[in-house]
Amino acid sequence: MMTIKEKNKNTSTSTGNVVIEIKDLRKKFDSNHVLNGFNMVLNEGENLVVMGKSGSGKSVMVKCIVGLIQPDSGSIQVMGKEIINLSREQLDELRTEIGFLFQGSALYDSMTVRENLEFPLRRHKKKFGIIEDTTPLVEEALESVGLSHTINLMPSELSGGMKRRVALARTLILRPKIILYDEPTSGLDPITAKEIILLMKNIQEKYNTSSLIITHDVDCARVISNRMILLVNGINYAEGTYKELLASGDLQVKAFFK
Ligand SMILES: Nc1ncnc2c1ncn2[C@@H]1O[C@H](COP(=O)(O)OP(=O)(O)OP(=O)(O)O)[C@@H](O)[C@H]1O
Repeated sequence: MMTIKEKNKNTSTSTGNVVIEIKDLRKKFDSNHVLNGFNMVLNEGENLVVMGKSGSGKSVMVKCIVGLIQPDSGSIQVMGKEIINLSREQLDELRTEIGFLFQGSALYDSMTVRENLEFPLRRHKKKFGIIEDTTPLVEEALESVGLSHTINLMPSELSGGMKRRVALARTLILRPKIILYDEPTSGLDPITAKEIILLMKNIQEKYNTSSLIITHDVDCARVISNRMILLVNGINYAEGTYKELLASGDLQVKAFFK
């Protein structure tokens, strides 16, 4: 196998089902060309890490996937559906299959942990119907992140790492098939960051979710990724496993591991 996949080709290491496929994605803001033909495949059950320098367009790419930003051109298929063609209602329905853990995925400060977790269930009644007793779902989601005892606490009573885990539980309660993580360890101390990374790994194993993880954190990429894509100059510049990329002689690739 090549150390680095041929640049800017849509490639993947697994033969599993594809859950997200991005082809030739382009997006500019005035003269700022952010994405210049980005390609990506996320396979079922894999942890794909996308790394790129600050301002390289990682968040723009994720926002295009969930329909928050309209790309200029290209195709984004999520579980076989072309995002760009979906109506608002269809997009909302598809979003119940996608969990997000964004940098600012804050909890509602005025609600208890339980109420925070119940919120998405109420919002997506269509998927779940009216649930008489949400307790078992809330308890299971909290148990998955090791925080059963916090059910009646307020967010202000939790540490930063605990808040991040509750936010993850709130995502899990919708039983997403795909989880998008945008900088899941940012702002956390190294030990707490490690706990979150291991938790993400456990969750992937328990629920067989497919995860797209945007991170600057090389350690996070090493522990969690099955495969990585380096986003440089708006394209998928290099792809491979952590080990393959680490061994690369390409200067732009080496720069990520310094
Ligand atoms: N809504 C917007 N309007 C104009 N420019 C934008 C908008 N959103 C993003 N950009 C620009 O697109 C570029 C990429 O931004 P993006 O947030 O995707 O970077 P990033 O790779 O996620 O960076 P970081 O790692 O710092 O979060 C930046 O130059 C940013 O200023």
